[in-house]
Amino acid sequence: MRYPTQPDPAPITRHLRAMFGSRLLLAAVHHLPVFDVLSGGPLSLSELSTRLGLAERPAMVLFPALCAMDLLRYDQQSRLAITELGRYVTQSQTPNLRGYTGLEKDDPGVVEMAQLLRHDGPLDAPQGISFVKEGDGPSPMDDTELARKFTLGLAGRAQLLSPIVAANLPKHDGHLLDVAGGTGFYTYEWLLANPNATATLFDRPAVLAVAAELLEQFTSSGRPGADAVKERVTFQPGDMLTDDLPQTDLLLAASLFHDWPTPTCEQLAQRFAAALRPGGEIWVHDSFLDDTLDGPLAATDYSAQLFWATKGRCYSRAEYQSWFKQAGLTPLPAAIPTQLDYGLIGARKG
Ligand SMILES: C[S@@+](CC[C@H](N)C(=O)[O-])C[C@H]1O[C@@H](n2cnc3c(N)ncnc32)[C@H](O)[C@@H]1O
Repeated sequence: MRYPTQPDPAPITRHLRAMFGSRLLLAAVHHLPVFDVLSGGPLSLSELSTRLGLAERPAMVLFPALCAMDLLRYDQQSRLAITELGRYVTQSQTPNLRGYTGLEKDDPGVVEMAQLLRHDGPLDAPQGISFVKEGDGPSPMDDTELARKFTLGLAGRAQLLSPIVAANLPKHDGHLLDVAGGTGFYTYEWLLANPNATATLFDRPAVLAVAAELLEQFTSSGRPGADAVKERVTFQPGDMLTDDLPQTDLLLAASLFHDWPTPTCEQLAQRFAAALRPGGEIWVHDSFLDDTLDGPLAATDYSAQLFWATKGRCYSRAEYQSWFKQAGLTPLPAAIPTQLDYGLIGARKG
């Protein structure tokens, strides 16, 4: 079931994220240099990454994006090859567009993207990385002002998507654990749709302070049943990487895994599986790469944005399913689109 009444504002987020895709394109053509190396012939993803000095994460951001732009493709031996379109950014084709695209190659965003790709992230991040709290290092999510800025920055997106997510998550009289729940809107909307259920909103303390204000607004909105939501929510401050998580029937991971590198995602999948009661389900709300790792463009642009700002990227459904299987869960067949190029996938315990 989709929430039928609102148009999908995805064109806005697509244009927003296209900026990061443009930076990838220009970094690949003028700084790395992907097209010069591949002019010698197709290479496997690992050979190409080695030749360019790219770690796994930047490779898994850049190559799917260049495929989605139709500049690269996988050949029958699963090697990356330049497409007919891609020839227009090689030196050997005359005429080509290298001079023209090169007019933008010194743009600060392009230069920074090339550095981030080479180093798999910033060389140093004195305030920490947005949306990430890991270990004892500084995190903007533990700074009162920055946590407010980042959390409120996601509020409109969460307000827009949460009724659709709530309508598509299972109905239940039990408990929902919204890990790294941010504003809490996904929890509040799900509780409104499930009047006998309870929920825990788990996040950093400075984030939960903002979520509590938003809950006040939500419960006093005058919507039928909204005032009764408050007594059914528990705020639990903590670190999802290290602290015990409460046992739950449903666990929501909304825009969560995409902030983290693969080994951390595997570790989180294990921790979340352990928090599920028998028969319990984890639901991921996120934007997914195709399992063929060559698109879609909306997800590869978003992956570039996440690569720029966090420790993560977009992952394919197959990547999620492999983490969940390793954690003893059974992936559910449904993949439910919501809006803004997001969707829901789930896995069950037992
Ligand atoms: C991208 S936001 C997603 C928020 C919300 N789920 C949504 O979709 O709007 C990621 C959230 O993860 C939280 N977070 C990051 N590291 C965390 C940690 N170690 N423990 C708990 N929460 C953490 C951040 O504070 C932030 O609220």
